[in-house]
Amino acid sequence: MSDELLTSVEMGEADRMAIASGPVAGIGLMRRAGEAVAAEVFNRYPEATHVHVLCGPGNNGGDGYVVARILADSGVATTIWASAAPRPESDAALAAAECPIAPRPLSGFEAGPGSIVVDALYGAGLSKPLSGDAARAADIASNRRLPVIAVDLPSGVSGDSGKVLGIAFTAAVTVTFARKKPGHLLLPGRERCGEIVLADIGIGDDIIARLRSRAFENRPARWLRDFPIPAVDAHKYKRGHVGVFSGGPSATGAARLSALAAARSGAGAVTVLSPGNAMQVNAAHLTSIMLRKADDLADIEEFAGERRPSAFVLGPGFGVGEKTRTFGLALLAAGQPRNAAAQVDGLVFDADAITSFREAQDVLFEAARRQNAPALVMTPHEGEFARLFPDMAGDDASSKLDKARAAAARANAIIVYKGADTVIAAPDGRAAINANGAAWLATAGSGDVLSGISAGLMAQAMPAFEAACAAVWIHAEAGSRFGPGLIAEDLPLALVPVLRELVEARRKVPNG
Ligand SMILES: NC(=O)C1=CN([C@@H]2O[C@H](COP(=O)(O)OP(=O)(O)OC[C@H]3O[C@@H](n4cnc5c(N)ncnc54)[C@H](O)[C@@H]3O)[C@@H](O)[C@H]2O)[C@@H](O)CC1
Ligand SMILES: Nc1ncnc2c1ncn2[C@@H]1O[C@H](COP(=O)(O)OP(=O)(O)O)[C@@H](O)[C@H]1O
Ligand SMILES: [K+]
Repeated sequence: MSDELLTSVEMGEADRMAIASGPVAGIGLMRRAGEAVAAEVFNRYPEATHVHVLCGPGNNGGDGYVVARILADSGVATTIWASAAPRPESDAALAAAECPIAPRPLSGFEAGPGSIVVDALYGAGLSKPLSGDAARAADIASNRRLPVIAVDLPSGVSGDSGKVLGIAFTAAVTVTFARKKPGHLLLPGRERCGEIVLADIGIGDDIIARLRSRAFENRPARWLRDFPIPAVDAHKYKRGHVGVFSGGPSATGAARLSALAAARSGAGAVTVLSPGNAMQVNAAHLTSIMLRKADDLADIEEFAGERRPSAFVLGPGFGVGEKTRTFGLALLAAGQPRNAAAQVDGLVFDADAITSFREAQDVLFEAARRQNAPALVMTPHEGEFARLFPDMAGDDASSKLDKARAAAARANAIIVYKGADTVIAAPDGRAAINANGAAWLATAGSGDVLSGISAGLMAQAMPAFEAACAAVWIHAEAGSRFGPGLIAEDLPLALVPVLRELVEARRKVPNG
């Protein structure tokens, strides 16, 4: 797997371990990095009239000198614009010494039509916003719409957080090394990277494994082994039973979307738990999904005792207030003696179930912490996240990845911090960044479908973190494949081809 995401510190560590453990010196890694970038220049811009390589003072600039040397050796018209000379005796100084082109000062940077830019100003070492000549160069590249190939990261983008520090380059292609960094996937960094090419520069998988990175890009390989396939002798209740709470008579649609998605995701049975006064409305719109009245805790207890549901969704369209808190806490107490819902594997709290605890966060977090509490997945969008974690939401210094992790640890829950760069985080520090979505998913009810998929997978005994990661990926994949015209009603059916491919892939997993 090459889906680990490395911080700048971890990447530096990988660099050191690779040099210490083998025949490759620092300059060797730099040469390979430069070669990989030059190959992209040749492949993608064979017609370029002129290549401008912008070199910074550190190793990112060092990679740039390697690129410039290779281009010049091949007869490409190449100019180097340097912001400062490399530190004496550094690898970058060696790379500059091997390059036959005399650098010109970055302050004079100019570029005509038909030329392209290789941005080797700052990569992992970016420590403050671009200023002066570097900022001016970024402006020129963007105003003249020059194609930019970024080395490691577009300069101005933080590799750790994806934040743009002031001004940044916008690349058509970014060539990064060994593994991606969080800033390649988190917004707005991801948008600045263009297409991302991952180049192997000889840092082995064994070295990456030693870093024990706990962040990765959300891709099926991470959770495919746990993806449920029904056993030959399955019956509907063996495939898991999901209960989805409905709101009142004028707010029932969200629960039905969620219920449909849970059913499509493979739960063998799904029941909409409806207030008595909304039974008629729900009944008129449900066919394979079952319906049951649930006005109070006694109703839930009776349902749980008789029908043994394995997962619940609470929140979509449910309403904000005391009743939501009471239901939520009762569900979380499901593993406790003498309580409500027998044994439940997983809970999904979304939308109103999150908002209802805005003034009572600790009560929720404590309930989730109790021994034997069912696994809890919470799926806040940005607004809901701020209601539950107001101090974290406003913290400009930390990234979305940091925030989701801190929130998961505090809440004792899997946090699915939604958006175009959804982050899924577990209390133990594991975290995944999702990048296969599309803005077509920004449509009312889309989040309800996500909750249903998560519950559907948990009901089939998929572990909560893996279930949440899978749900986010499947939802995003279905939505982006469907594309224009997508409304939430389309999503449950759009899951089908994605699920089919996953099942086929899962069957091929050895010893899976
Ligand atoms: N770590 C690795 O395994 C490898 C790293 N390589 C390259 O090395 C890069 C990292 O090198 P460095 O750690 O030298 O970092 P950079 O080259 O990104 O930055 C180095 C220097 O720039 C200064 N600086 C940062 N932001 C600035 C700003 N806005 N204005 C002015 N000065 C600023 C820093 O204080 C530091 O001295 C990677 O991005 C990659 O391109 C490659 O050579 C291949 C191997
Ligand atoms: N621009 C976007 N790109 C990709 N996915 C998006 C984008 N905007 C929203 N989404 C996804 O769509 C879903 C919207 O959920 P939510 O905000 O709860 O909407 P609703 O409450 O209307 O269902 C989330 O899964 C979110 O990650
Ligand atoms: K760069």
